[in-house]
Amino acid sequence: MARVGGRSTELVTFSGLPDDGEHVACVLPIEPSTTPLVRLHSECLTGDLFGSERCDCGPQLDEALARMEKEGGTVLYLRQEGRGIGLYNKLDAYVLQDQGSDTFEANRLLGRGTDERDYGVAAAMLHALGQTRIRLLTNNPDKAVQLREHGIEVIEVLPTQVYLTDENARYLSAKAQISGHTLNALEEKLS
Ligand SMILES: Nc1nc2c(ncn2[C@@H]2O[C@H](COP(=O)(O)OP(=O)(O)OP(=O)(O)O)[C@@H](O)[C@H]2O)c(=O)[nH]1
Ligand SMILES: [Zn+2]
Repeated sequence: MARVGGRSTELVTFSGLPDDGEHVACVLPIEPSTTPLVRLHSECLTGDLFGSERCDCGPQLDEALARMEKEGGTVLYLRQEGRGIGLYNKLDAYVLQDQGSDTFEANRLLGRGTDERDYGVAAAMLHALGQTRIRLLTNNPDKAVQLREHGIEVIEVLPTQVYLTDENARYLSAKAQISGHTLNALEEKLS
């Protein structure tokens, strides 16, 4: 059991997932005949737990859970730390970023992909939950593309808010410019 705001909720575990990861789903009941709102949240220990302002993960998770508390929905908490390269590599990438690299270049300098996440595992979780027609909360176009490739009908993509801090401005700009994240409000906030 877990608590999402004022609601208690069950955490769902899975066996036999394609990558054998210990991913979990937090499922809050929705009104019958509505389409579930789903958030794929990639683990970020530094942002989710320790409040790092280098990224926007913590506030995005809070936003998703607050929405689910009100209207129901599902958060898939995916153990894909550091866009799939792991925590220690992400911390090494931060050192390179402090020396001038952007968030994607830093991964390449470590000999890793810019984003190694495969959302096939998220699609498998949604199939197991019987949630194959969804509304998706994300700014990352790759998530909708990959889910659709794996048989999930994404009928709507809803953006999260933009959480700009002094520390994450370069990181957010790189996401908008290089990986095509829909951060339309970012330029307004930066100007
Ligand atoms: N390699 C690397 N990973 C990072 C960095 N900053 C955050 N992450 C990881 O990136 C993941 C979150 O990815 P984001 O690109 O911020 O967001 P997203 O999940 O792709 O897209 P949204 O759905 O719009 O939030 C988490 O696993 C974080 O640990 C970084 O500088 N380098
Ligand atoms: Zn983060």
